[in-house]
Amino acid sequence: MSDVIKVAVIGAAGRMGATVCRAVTDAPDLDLVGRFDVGDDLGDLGGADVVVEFSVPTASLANVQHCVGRGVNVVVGTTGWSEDKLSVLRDSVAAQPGTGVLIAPNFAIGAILMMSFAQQAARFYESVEVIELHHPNKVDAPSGTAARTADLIGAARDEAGLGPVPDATTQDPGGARGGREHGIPVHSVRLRGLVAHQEVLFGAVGEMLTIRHDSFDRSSFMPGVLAGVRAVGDHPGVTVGLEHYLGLA
Ligand SMILES: NC(=O)C1=CN([C@@H]2O[C@H](COP(=O)(O)OP(=O)(O)OC[C@H]3O[C@@H](n4cnc5c(N)ncnc54)[C@H](OP(=O)(O)O)[C@@H]3O)[C@@H](O)[C@H]2O)C=CC1
Ligand SMILES: O=C(O)C1=N[C@H](C(=O)O)C[C@H](O)C1
Repeated sequence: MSDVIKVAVIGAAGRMGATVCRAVTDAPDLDLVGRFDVGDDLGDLGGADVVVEFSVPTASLANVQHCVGRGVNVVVGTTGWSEDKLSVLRDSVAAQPGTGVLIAPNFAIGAILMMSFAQQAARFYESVEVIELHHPNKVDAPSGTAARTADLIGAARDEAGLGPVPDATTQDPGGARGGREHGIPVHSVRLRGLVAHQEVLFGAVGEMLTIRHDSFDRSSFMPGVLAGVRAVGDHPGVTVGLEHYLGLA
């Protein structure tokens, strides 16, 4: 029994939190020792070795800092991690050497590969747009995955010396051209029936490349979450992106 990892979940009553609780309960090497949601006293986190955090962007930093302050490793799926928030978190983690925090914009293996492929393709195409499509109960737009994808593409374009994407639009009173992340147009669709989907469209003269990923069910995120839980103790400090645990970055 000494190899069993004790896990607590914050945001346990939510769509992702409830799915994680089931996945942890079903895993023979993991023991679910705590379920916390809004209004609960996090206290000693039920004695957890690792906390999984899927709450809301406005609450995540404080929740993660509570864990880090107690030297407990954290696997974070909640979105909204701006550079400012990451910087605050890095300072907190530096004060607790040996503690690991993994922040993953998306735990689905196909989504991680999609971002990696898009990063690879970016330097070859003059045009690129990101379209993310999600269930209508999602509170944030664009998705964390879309923001991360656009950042990776934007950085690859900068490195390759590509200029802005070509776009002659001068009239767009309703915002039909979408938002911009790192200079990359990003469009957010919210539609009943969807879970989590994204297309990255690359265009060059006479050709187009489409990279698409679909999560049809939240079970698609669980292998990545559990891989994070098992590995976070071996990765002290703050890591952004599960790809760093999978040898993909
Ligand atoms: N990284 C990934 O692979 C994935 C990330 N996500 C992200 O995970 C987050 C959660 O998504 P989802 O499960 O769909 O959302 P839900 O709204 O279903 O779940 C969030 C839960 O957190 C609770 N909550 C609110 N405030 C707090 C707080 N201060 N402390 C603890 N719990 C709190 C909510 O309670 P209440 O409803 O009462 O406010 C709710 O039960 C989002 O940011 C989403 O984008 C989602 C899927 C995959
Ligand atoms: O809210 C969701 O559902 C999801 N959130 C994450 C995001 O914003 O990228 C990951 C996935 O897309 C599902």
